[in-house]
Amino acid sequence: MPRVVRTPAELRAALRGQPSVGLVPTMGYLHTGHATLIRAARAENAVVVLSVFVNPMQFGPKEDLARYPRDLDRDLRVAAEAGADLLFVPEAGDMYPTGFSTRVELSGVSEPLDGAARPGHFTGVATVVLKLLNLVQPARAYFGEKDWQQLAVVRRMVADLNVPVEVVGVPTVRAESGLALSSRNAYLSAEELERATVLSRALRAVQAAYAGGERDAARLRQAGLDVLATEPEAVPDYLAVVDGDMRERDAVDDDPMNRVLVAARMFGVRLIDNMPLDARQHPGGQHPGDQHPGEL
Ligand SMILES: Nc1ncnc2c1ncn2[C@@H]1O[C@H](COP(=O)(O)OP(=O)(O)OP(=O)(O)O)[C@@H](O)[C@H]1O
Ligand SMILES: CC(C)(CO)[C@@H](O)C(=O)[O-]
Ligand code: BAL
Repeated sequence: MPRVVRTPAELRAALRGQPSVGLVPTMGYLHTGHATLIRAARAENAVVVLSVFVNPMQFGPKEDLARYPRDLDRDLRVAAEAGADLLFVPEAGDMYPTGFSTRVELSGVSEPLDGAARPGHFTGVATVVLKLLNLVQPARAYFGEKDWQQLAVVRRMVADLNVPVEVVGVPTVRAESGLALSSRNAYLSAEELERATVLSRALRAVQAAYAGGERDAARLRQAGLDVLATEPEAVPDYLAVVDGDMRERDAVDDDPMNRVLVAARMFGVRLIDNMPLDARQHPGGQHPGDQHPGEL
């Protein structure tokens, strides 16, 4: 079993002198998506650290912080099987002690989409990710493409602040139904999970329109919205076609960084997903220089 450390001081002591560390930041309740990130880190680093921290700073006052699923025993089993060496499981008071006053706030990539729908969310993400990077000082840090805008925010912060880490994006792991794996799927019943496949079906409809030659962003978007409209339980927050900087344009070009992103509320749960416009790309799309599990 991986060792569990609880405080920043214990973590630093455990990692002293380790030359090649891979960090996988998570909020726990691990699934195969997380295991894929851990395995990618295992293949490239001498030591793999998994953080499990439901970060209060990235939740809005009306969001699901209190009911977010937590199960450390299950997390330990998944982490062990995937090859993590160390689990960092801090308390909120260890990460944000009395007097904590710093915020890492990005403009640009963090503003639209989830940034607009969840005010303050990416400030919370950037702040905790920078703290984790400073605590662990990893050579590489692994993030899922399922949270595509988050990945863009982390890349921007790391570049802007000269953080000495390689950010590795890992393609989205999906259920056979097409549904992106997500800890929040645990809130849904089997029937609701089946109906939540409307998100990936909407994204595929946009890909199909793009493959058919459509380059008008509004018409591409409409192809996805038409599919979402077939599911009365899906209340979209957004469905957007964006470039690598999360900007919507009137007409799209063939840049492989172009993506379609969706967020919708279904059955009281907020779900997100995204795909590259060009379905012939790697299933999850890729950033130049990224490593993918299948290629390691
Ligand atoms: N299906 C997936 N495929 C690949 N990576 C994933 C997948 N789901 C989550 N991740 C990645 O795992 C990391 C930790 O994510 P997190 O713990 O929030 O899990 P989650 O399933 O995204 O949870 P939530 O339901 O809160 O969105 C993030 O980098 C995230 O992008
Ligand atoms: C990156 C992260 C662990 C920061 O709390 C979280 O946003 C997540 O799990 O994607
Ligand atoms: N996976 C992103 C974390 C969040 O929704 O807060």
